[in-house]
Amino acid sequence: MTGPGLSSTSLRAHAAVVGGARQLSTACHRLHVARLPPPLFRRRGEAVATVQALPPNPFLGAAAATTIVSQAVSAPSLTEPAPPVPPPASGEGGNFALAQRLRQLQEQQQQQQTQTSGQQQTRLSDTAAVMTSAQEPGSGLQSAAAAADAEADGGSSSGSGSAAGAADSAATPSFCEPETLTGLMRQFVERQEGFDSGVQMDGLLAYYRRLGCSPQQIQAAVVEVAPAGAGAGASLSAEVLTQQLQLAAWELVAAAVAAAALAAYQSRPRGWSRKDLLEVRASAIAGKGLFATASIPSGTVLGAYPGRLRSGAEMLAKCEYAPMASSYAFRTGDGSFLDPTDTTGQPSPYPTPGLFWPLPSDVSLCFANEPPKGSLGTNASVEDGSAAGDLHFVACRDIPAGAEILIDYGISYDRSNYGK
Ligand SMILES: C[S@@+](CC[C@H](N)C(=O)[O-])C[C@H]1O[C@@H](n2cnc3c(N)ncnc32)[C@H](O)[C@@H]1O
Repeated sequence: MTGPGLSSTSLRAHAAVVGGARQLSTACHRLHVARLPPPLFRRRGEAVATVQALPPNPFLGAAAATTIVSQAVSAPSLTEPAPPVPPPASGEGGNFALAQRLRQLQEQQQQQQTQTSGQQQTRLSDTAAVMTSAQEPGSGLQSAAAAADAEADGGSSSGSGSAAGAADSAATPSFCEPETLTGLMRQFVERQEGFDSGVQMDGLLAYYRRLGCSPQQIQAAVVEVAPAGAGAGASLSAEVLTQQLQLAAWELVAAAVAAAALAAYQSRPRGWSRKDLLEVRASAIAGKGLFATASIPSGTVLGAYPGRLRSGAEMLAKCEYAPMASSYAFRTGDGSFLDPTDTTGQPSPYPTPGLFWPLPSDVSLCFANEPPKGSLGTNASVEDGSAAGDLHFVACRDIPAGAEILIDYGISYDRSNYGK
């Protein structure tokens, strides 16, 4: 009946949806609909209406039991006045015929009142089996009817149509009692390999309703078969709604935190240096300088220039209130600036302004001076790194231990304060 690969039982599917689980996706729902079995409970000429009139899957949402019962109740009941039903055509089976047959059996049972409770249980079990076999292609409805006939001592159904009609107004069938109805439902659920569509459960519940079971009886059975907590009804709906809202709120918080973290990371202070080869100390050229603590071969990358990346406009704005920042800001290859200073314009491991960043940056390279007049020139070059904003200092010749690292600031650097 079901397509290949559909091996879960209806109970599992039912549990998933009743629990308000989210696992029941729209795509999954479409899958169920696409794999609808032939109509289970078929009255001639209205089979499609019986099944498809129900919502595709009323199990969505938390108050599953209530929803299920309300859907089941919405189906027309055979215990209520109904138009005469023509007998099935030759060769056409159907669960409606089976229902009719079962009512006849029920009537006989009530009239004779000779059957023991054990016999009743056998009948109920067979009813469930009938329900089960109705799911199998080819073997279903007619075989089920035959089984019911055999149970009823050989088909006294002919001519009993009026008696069946009378049974509609009789007392509630015994199999609607809580224990037996629950047992039937559980058997049906557990036997159905590939029974993973809520639509089928709709049909099952509507079927019991048609047979005369009350909404309360059906609800009780559904609650019994459903997973723990499913019977909480409306209160469960509120509970699940609250949980989902809390989850959504946490997701929003997580998204906001992630966005803030990403923004902070992108604006983080950069910069590092070979601390094993370099140190900052007083310079004879000007203020502090950067010095080699060991022999450095040509080509050695000494580090990356420190600072936060700022646009030209941002840098100009900062220099309005922190003019010294311009002495340390280094222009990158893409026209932005690396600014290693705080709001006073002095080098800082935590350059400001900027988003909070807990890790200090290494600002050693910003203390490199230029070669004074008459010196041998630079011993390190400034090169773009592989990543945006990376400016690498690279030894352009062998540097002896103790030598000051000297670079060229470029032609646009303001040197008007030199020597003052
Ligand atoms: C990036 S800072 C270098 C670190 C600086 N010496 C310090 O103590 O902060 C650049 C500043 O250093 C000074 N400086 C660097 N090289 C110099 C040189 N060859 N002659 C005079 N001053 C220099 C200038 O004041 C310049 O604006």
